[in-house]
Amino acid sequence: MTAAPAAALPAGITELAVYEVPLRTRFRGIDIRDGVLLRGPAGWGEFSPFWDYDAAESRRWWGSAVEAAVDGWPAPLRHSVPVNVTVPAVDAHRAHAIVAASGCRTAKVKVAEPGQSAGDDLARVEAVRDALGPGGAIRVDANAAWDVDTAVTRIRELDAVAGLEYVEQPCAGLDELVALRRRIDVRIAADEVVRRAGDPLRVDLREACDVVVLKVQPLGGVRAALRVAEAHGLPCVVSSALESSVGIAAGVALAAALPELPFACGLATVALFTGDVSSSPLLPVDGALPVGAREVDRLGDVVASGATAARWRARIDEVLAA
Ligand SMILES: O=C(O)CCC(=O)c1ccccc1C(=O)O
Ligand SMILES: [Mg+2]
Repeated sequence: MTAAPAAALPAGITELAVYEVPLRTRFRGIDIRDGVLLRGPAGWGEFSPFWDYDAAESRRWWGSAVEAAVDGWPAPLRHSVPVNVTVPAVDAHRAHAIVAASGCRTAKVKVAEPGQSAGDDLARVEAVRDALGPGGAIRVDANAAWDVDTAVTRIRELDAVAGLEYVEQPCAGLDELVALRRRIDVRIAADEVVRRAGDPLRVDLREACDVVVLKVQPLGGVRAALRVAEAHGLPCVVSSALESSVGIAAGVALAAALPELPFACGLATVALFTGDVSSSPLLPVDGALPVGAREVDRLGDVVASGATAARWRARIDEVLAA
């Protein structure tokens, strides 16, 4: 990025770079992922709120990028973080191949995608079980797509064919999660209901879930996410917001700083990208990611178009003004 945004950047930020990279498969309606990297005294930070989020909702994402670049992160308590392979809503054959190639012992499978049937989800999850073998763990993410009755039916079917570790955000509302949780045996993980809340610290999760999904950017940084974990006192899983290795490194830093880490984290999503900003991308080896920042030495491979860079400049101005 050449021209500086109109509003003043935080002290210490010396460089902004915009990346743009095609995904291997459409994910969350996204075919090309883009975002901004900020460089400061502590290293690189990533600012990449989704385009359907407004300036107000993007403010916490900005705070996360500034924390990474200016302050850095709390000290790690572990050197590596176990991760799940993320399986987009692809057909069963591709799902099997993705899991088999990943080296991960845990898989997170997207289900309830618009345009797909319960049978498509069952076939995908069965193929994932086949690829993992009986010892692996399978979690599914419905991204709030089901009502309570549908969730009960679908979760029982999926659990019967493959065995589920948990189901992530099966329904949208807190009340729905409470009602659903009384009717199923599978654990529930809360994602959107926490990260999109006005105040994630004050969401009343009692009786609504068994696990909390923590995402660094939407929660406003590693320290803010640690406070969310502490406030709820539930087991946590750190997951990505589909970031480059710079953003993923922040997730790894959070996972490394949590007092307890009972589940694999959803941080292996650089595998969904066709390229990265680093020559040593944060891809899992033997189902784990190493703790520590990556070299940002391949910006040239994924440099954004002028139009995309201009769009991000305008967006930063909007967020700084909000
Ligand atoms: O958790 C994972 O395995 C990958 C991350 C992921 O699913 C995700 C990535 C971007 C936006 C939303 C989500 C989600 O968990 O719903
Ligand atoms: Mg989710």
